[in-house]
Amino acid sequence: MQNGKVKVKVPASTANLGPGFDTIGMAFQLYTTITLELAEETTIRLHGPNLSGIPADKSNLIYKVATEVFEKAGLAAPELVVEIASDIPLTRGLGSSASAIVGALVAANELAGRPFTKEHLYMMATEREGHPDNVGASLFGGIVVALMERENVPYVRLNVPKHLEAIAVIPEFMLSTEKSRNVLPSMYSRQDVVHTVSHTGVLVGALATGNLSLLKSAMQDVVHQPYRVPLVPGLEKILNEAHLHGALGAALSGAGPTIIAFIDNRMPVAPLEAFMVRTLAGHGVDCTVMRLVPDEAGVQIEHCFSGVTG
Ligand SMILES: Nc1ncnc2c1ncn2[C@@H]1O[C@H](COP(=O)(O)OP(=O)(O)O)[C@@H](O)[C@H]1O
Ligand SMILES: N[C@@H](CCOP(=O)(O)O)C(=O)O
Repeated sequence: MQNGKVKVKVPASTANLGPGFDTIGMAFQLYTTITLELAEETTIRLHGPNLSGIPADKSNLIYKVATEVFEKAGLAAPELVVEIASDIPLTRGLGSSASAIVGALVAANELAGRPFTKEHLYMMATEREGHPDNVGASLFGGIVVALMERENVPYVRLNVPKHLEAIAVIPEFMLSTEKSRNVLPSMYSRQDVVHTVSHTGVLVGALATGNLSLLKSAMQDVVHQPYRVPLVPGLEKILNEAHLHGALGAALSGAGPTIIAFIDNRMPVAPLEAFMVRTLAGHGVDCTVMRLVPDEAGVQIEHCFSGVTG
């Protein structure tokens, strides 16, 4: 017999930061909130404009992931009242699916009496998402650098350097991660491999030591952004010129279409925002601009009572 209710708040994330493809993620103070309550019959309620088109039946990703936690723990799949609200724009490269997966795993794990550790939940989230970057950031907050092994996801978590924030331009159109991964090659030259290893190494070092002047060089990428340029009008110009308008470095956020530019929060950002918006507008793309402040906490359990009983 089970009863209980759990509410979790999960941050958005940007993945890759240029060359750290499927490796580096960073969390932002933009959240999905999920409440799970054990019930007699499943009901899924979606709140706010960001969730339009998301199924409100048992095919919902959050419901499916939550029930998998119970099943993996050897418990019967429960009926649930699921409440979802989100400030994270959907299918835009800000990790909405990762936040949904992490939220469902953490909330269900609480309801089920915590059968799994946070590290185990990270493994489960990575399996579901297919890569560890966004889910790592949503789970642990800050910056997560991770690699995937068969039964483990070794990672390093870094605090975000002081004063580092981001400006995001979020195009009105959606671009699914699947579509944006399908344009990538399956083989790379040794030159591209060396470029990626060196840039990712320097990028992680720059973030770890707070040496933000290295970001512009270290964020140069040859693994995914060049192939995604045709999917995101204006991307190439922003990547090439954002530094001329005050950016520390710029990247496609995750699989896109959002583009982020890192800034020092003590500097004026209006010229950079205007440049990014103007560039997209020049390609006929309307966008929303957001100032993204890092989240250091990762997923938060806001309210919880009871769990498995009897
Ligand atoms: N809050 C949510 N509830 C249920 N499903 C969600 C939620 N957020 C995202 N998803 C699922 O994830 C998909 C978007 O994932 P993806 O293409 O990887 O883009 P993103 O960059 O936003 O993660 C949505 O189409 C939906 O199926
Ligand atoms: N490393 C992945 C990241 C996808 O992030 P999303 O926020 O677009 O889901 C990739 O670049 O494909």
